[in-house]
Amino acid sequence: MISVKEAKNIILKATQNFGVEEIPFLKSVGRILNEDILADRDFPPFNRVSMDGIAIDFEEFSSRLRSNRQLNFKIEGIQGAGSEQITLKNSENCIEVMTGAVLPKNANTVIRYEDLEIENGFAKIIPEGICDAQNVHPKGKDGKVGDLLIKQNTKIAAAEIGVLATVGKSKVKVAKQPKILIISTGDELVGVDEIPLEHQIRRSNVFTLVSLLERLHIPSEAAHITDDKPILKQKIATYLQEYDVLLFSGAVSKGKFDFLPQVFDKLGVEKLFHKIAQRPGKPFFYGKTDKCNVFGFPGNPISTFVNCLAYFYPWYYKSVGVEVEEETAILAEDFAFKPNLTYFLQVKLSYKFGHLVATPITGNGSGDLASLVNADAFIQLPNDKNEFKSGEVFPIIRYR
Ligand SMILES: Nc1nc2c(c(=O)[nH]1)N[C@H]1C(S)=C(S)[C@@H](COP(=O)(O)OP(=O)(O)OC[C@H]3O[C@@H](n4cnc5c(N)ncnc54)[C@H](O)[C@@H]3O)O[C@H]1N2
Ligand code: MOO
Ligand SMILES: [Mg+2]
Repeated sequence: MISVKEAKNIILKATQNFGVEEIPFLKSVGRILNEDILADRDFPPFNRVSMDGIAIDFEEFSSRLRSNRQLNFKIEGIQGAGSEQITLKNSENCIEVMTGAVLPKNANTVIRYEDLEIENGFAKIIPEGICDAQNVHPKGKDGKVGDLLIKQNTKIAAAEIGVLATVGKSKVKVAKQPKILIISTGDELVGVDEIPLEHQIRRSNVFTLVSLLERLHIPSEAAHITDDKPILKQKIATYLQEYDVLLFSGAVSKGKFDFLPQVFDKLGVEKLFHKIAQRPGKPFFYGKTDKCNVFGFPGNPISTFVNCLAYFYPWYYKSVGVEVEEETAILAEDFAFKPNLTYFLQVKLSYKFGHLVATPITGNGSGDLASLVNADAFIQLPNDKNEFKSGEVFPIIRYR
């Protein structure tokens, strides 16, 4: 049996690049960018008027102010957003300008309508607090053409979509997603729409796995195989050829019908480990062939759930080039756990005085899938201690 740390190292060494694809930018939310996004022009691309009002030559305004002359400026024209730049022909005049317009040539300062009185084609400036170059957002102030706006390997979200649109990237290169099949095993499992007999239960792990993959924007397919060795062998042989990743739930422990480890062995899946010193999720199997990565999650629902988060997620993120920072939280209550195993304890997260705090949620072991609903995360308690004190800080894995 290996430690959680060793298991994670093995998994992170076995990551795989699935290549790159180009997709419409609006379909890219949640995907991992596979190119740098550069500014295709200056930001803003022209001296942008940032208030509705008039544009003037500040020099003219301040010389009139100094010599106590009237501050009436004849309106020469109008410059709206989206029209070509016009020119202030006479510096004694002004041009009406709208937010988003190009600042007219020969003008350098914008006075808001609120600071004007307009009458008979003249704008009279109320002189309080007017400064040179005010209300102009200068060309290139936010970024220059060629500047790096979004780094490769960024996870695309709404903020990135706006930038992609602005620079005209209607198609964007992203890391290709692995092709994944989720397989449940077990004679006791029936479909969601079926009424289980006394000795049966409905399949649930496949659907939690589908949803955990959806969080990563990975589409997946699902299959079910009964505890029948020849059928398992025949079907898995095909799946190993067709998919990049197989996520199994169940049939990896010590039971008479836990056939998967033997079947994997027969089919040439190289075992990288089987069993981790942790609870829940101890009998986890991980192996691979040249083409396919095989995650054999233990069947108890919380075991499948936590192992997907603790091992498949980091494997995926590393495979597509994303660095994920470890998150920690403060344990809110004393907690004791005797076995010499890393314990993934379910916790409810909250903030206390600005610090993230984790309150233990006690369920009834790894079969108690309903208890997942009452928690937000797992806190990872190390195996080198039995007593964990309120106020101590440990890594967490969130699922909300
Ligand atoms: N003698 C031992 N028995 C067990 C050990 C052990 O070390 N020695 N380990 C226990 C631990 S820990 C776990 S976890 C389970 C793992 O079992 P398997 O991976 O072999 O899974 P199954 O036997 O197929 O099922 C276990 C449990 O989970 C339910 N299950 C399975 N698949 C689904 C699904 N898709 N949806 C909902 N529920 C599912 C299944 O009905 C069983 O109740 O083994 C312990 N035993
Ligand atoms: O690892 Mo098992 O998940 O403790 O029930
Ligand atoms: Mg079993």
